[in-house]
Amino acid sequence: MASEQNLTRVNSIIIGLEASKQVKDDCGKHDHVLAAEGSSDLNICSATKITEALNQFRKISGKLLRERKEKLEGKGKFSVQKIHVKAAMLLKEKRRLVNADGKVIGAVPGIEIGDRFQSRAELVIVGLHLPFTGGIAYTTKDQTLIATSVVESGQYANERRSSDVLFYLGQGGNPAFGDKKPKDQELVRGNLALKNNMVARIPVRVIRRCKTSLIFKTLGENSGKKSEFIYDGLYFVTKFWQERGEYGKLVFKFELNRMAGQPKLFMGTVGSSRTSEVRHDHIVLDDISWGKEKIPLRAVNDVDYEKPPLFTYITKMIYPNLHDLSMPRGCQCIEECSGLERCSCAVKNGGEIPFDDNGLICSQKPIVYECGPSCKCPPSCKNRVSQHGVRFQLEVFKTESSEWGVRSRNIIPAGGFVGEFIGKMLRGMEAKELTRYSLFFNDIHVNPTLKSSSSPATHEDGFVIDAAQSGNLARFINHSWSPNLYAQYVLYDHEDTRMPHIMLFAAKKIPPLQELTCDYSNKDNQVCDAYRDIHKESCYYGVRARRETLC
Ligand SMILES: C[S@@+](CC[C@H](N)C(=O)[O-])C[C@H]1O[C@@H](n2cnc3c(N)ncnc32)[C@H](O)[C@@H]1O
Repeated sequence: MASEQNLTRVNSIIIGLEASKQVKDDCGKHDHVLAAEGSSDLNICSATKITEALNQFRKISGKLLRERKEKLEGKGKFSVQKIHVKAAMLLKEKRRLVNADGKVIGAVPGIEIGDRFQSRAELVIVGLHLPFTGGIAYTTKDQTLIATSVVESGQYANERRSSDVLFYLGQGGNPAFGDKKPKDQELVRGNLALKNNMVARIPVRVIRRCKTSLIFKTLGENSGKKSEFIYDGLYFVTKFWQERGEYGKLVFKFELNRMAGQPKLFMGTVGSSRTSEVRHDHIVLDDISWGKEKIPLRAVNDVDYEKPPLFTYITKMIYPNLHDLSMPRGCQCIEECSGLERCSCAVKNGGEIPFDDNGLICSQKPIVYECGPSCKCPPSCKNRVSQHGVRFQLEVFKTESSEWGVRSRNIIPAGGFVGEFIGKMLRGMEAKELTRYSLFFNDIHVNPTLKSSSSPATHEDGFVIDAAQSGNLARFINHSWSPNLYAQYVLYDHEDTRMPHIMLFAAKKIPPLQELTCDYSNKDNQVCDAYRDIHKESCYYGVRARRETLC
């Protein structure tokens, strides 16, 4: 039985590696080649590029913002928008922008309806809408101007008739925006482009700005009400006309109708108000990590407004009775490690670095060996991914069943690192009671002696991570039979393979606000099944599932 399971797993790892190599090779191709080939990899590759570009942008603009604040020493004002533009330009120079020439008409590969962005600059970075300020983006196709996207910013007299119908105000002639005196709008530039879309029946992307009560502290900004930009999908221009605008001058109005068959965009209030309000998230706690994670992890409860139960938030495993953990011999690489050179960590990983340049895990292995504190390589080494803490805007939220769960406000690409299951590591014998926050593991991968054991093992044979009193965000992750996360055993700061770090990675691309789930059942593991039979509850946390897609 055990050897059959092993064989299946080995096969799936090999298949996974092959798939990963193929997708990686294809990612080197240009998007338009993949599109022409009708490749399903296009979205995976594009989503990866988008996440990478956004991460770079947030890093650069965060640094520029901090520098500017330090320079001003809290006195004087500065324009965040200008800093965003500067960061975007730096990325443009490095050719890291997606759809940089703005030629994509229709959906941008890798971006899905409901994807959220924190600023206008981020829309530029991901190629959704190229002008930093203008509402209508357009390009030239067969010598005709064609609109590619519009932003419904809430600043102008646009009107929502329903969630599917938008009356969009044309551009130009507005005294508040550059021109000194109001004047009639002309059928040129964006206005002409929208008319051409109507004639040629070419759809245009619509992005909606929404006020939220989100708290973005990641860039060192003050908390409070913010705007988000949400991709709403494709619309057809069905009508246009002229009317008198608020300054008494002629303006163009365009009727935009949402293309049928697209997923609905979830927004609470959609009305005629100038700025739509997204579903009101009732934030009950700004940061459940109390400043211990780099990004605040808020708790949202729209069900009964209660706070999550108290526990001690920790960011490192506690090993109370295990003093004999020895540090591994680290690699001697002076530069970044690579699978091609003689990096001892890469050798332990079968001669490869299991992460790609975007920090996405590329292969599923019994154990991944990351570089660690005893390695000579720099902290930025590509083989250190899961030891740097939370990277996505994760939040705890009250689910409909009134239990707490976890979700992300960002897209998480397949293979993205989500978090470690952290708690107190106990020998199984010491764990008198398993609670709903106990994870126990005793896997044949990491404990070969179990292979020969005839009786089903219990948690006492292995180790338990107890997150009841002290733990991190992962203690709130719920079970699903079709999970979007999987657990990968990782070693980097000790070499005891019996108690690896339990690192959770995205098994597939996860859209914003989708609940993050693991398969607790640990199908391959008799230990968990045996425990469930006794306790009639799948409340323990034996996490293992397979990757569906690879980076
Ligand atoms: C690790 S905790 C997850 C966080 C938990 N929901 C909470 O509110 O603290 C595990 C417990 O959550 C509950 N749970 C997890 N997945 C569930 C699911 N799919 N349906 C119902 N309850 C679930 C079970 O009670 C389980 O014992």
